[in-house]
Amino acid sequence: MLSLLSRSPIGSRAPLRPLLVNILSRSKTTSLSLAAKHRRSEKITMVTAYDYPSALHVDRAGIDLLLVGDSVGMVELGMETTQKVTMDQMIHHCVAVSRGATNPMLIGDMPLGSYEVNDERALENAYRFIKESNMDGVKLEGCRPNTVKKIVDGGVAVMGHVGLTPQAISVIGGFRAQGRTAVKARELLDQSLELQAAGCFALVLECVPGPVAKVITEALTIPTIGIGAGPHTSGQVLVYHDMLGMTSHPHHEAFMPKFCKQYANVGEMINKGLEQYKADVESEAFPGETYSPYKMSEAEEKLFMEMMDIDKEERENEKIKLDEKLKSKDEYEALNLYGGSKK
Ligand SMILES: Nc1nc(=O)c2c([nH]1)NC[C@@H]1CN(c3ccc(C(=O)N[C@@H](CCC(=O)O)C(=O)O)cc3)CN21
Ligand SMILES: CC(C)C(=O)C(=O)O
Repeated sequence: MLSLLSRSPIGSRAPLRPLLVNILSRSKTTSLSLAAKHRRSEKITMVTAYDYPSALHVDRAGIDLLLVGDSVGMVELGMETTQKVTMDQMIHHCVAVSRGATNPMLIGDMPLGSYEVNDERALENAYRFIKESNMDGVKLEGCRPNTVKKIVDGGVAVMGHVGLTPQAISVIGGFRAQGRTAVKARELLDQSLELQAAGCFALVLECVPGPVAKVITEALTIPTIGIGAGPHTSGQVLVYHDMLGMTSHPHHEAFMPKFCKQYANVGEMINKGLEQYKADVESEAFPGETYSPYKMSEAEEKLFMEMMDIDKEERENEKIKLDEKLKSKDEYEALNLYGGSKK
C-alpha cells in the first residue's frame, strides 16, 4: 500500500498511466508479493541499476527487485570504494531509476554515514528515499536491529545486508569473503535472525560460503538474496555492469568479482561501435547521403544559391580578414604554450 501511495500522481513525478497499469495487471512487486513468491519456493531475482536506461531494461526483463546500490560510486562515478557516496548522489540516481522502472520493487541503498549516527537520522534519510525518489524500500548494511526497527516502524520496508559489507572496508581491510570459520558463520546466523526479528522483509548475503548461506536461508522465514553466496539462497543479485560485461574499462576490471557470471559482452560492443564511428567520420563513410535526411525543394535551393551570389564578394573578403585574425591568435597561443622557444 505504501508503495502505491508513494507512486500517487499527486505531488509525484510518476505518471498516472503506469500506476493504473500496475494496479490492473498486479505486476508490481511489493514486500507482500515477494513473500508470496518465496512461500511458493520460486527463486527471486534482483539486479542493480543506476539510471533511466538501465532501469528500463531491468523492468522489461521482469526482474523482481531493482537495487539502486551504492556500488554506483564504483561502477558509474569511478570511485575506489563505496565509502564516499552521499545521500544526495543516491537520490539523484534513484530519481532517474524510478522514471524508468515501475514493476520491480525499487530499493535505495543507504550510503555510509546516513544511518549510523542515530536512528532518527536513519529514519529521516529513509524518508528521503521514499519522498524524493519514489523508492519502495531501503537497504542498509550490517546488524543494526534497532535502526531497522525504527525505520520499519516509521513505515518504510527495510532489506538487511550481512556478510561482506563493503561500506566497512576500512574495518574489514578488503573485499573478501566473510563467515569462513565456524564461529564467524554462527555470528552471521545470529545477525540474520536479529535482522529478521527487527522487521527486515529480505536479507542480502554477500560473499559467504555456500553452506553458511544455506543454513541461514533455511533458518529464516524471510527470503535471502545471495551475491557470491552459492546456490542455496532464496534469490540472487548481481551488479548490472558486471553481469552484462560493461566493465571492459581497465578501472572496472580491478573490481570484477569472481562470483559474477557474464551474460553479455556489452563493453566490447561499445568499444567496437565507437571505433567504427570514428573510422567512418574520418573516412567520410558517415553520414553520406543515407544519413542526410533533410532536403529542400529544388526551387528553394536554386533561390538560395542566387541569394548567395548577391553579396558573395563582400562575404569572401570578410572571411579572409577573420581567417587572418584567428591565425595570428593561434600563433600567439602556440608561442605561449611552448614557452616561446618553439614556433
Ligand atoms: N562492480 C561491482 N560489483 C560488485 O559486485 C560490487 C561492487 N562493484 N562494489 C561494491 C561491492 C564490492 N564487491 C566485491 C568486489 C570484489 C570482490 C572480489 O573479487 N574479492 C576477491 C578478494 C579480493 C581481496 O582479497 O582483496 C575474492 O577472491 O573474493 C568481492 C566483492 C561486491 N560489490
Ligand atoms: C552488491 C549489492 C548487493 C550492493 O549492495 C550494491 O550494489 O551496492
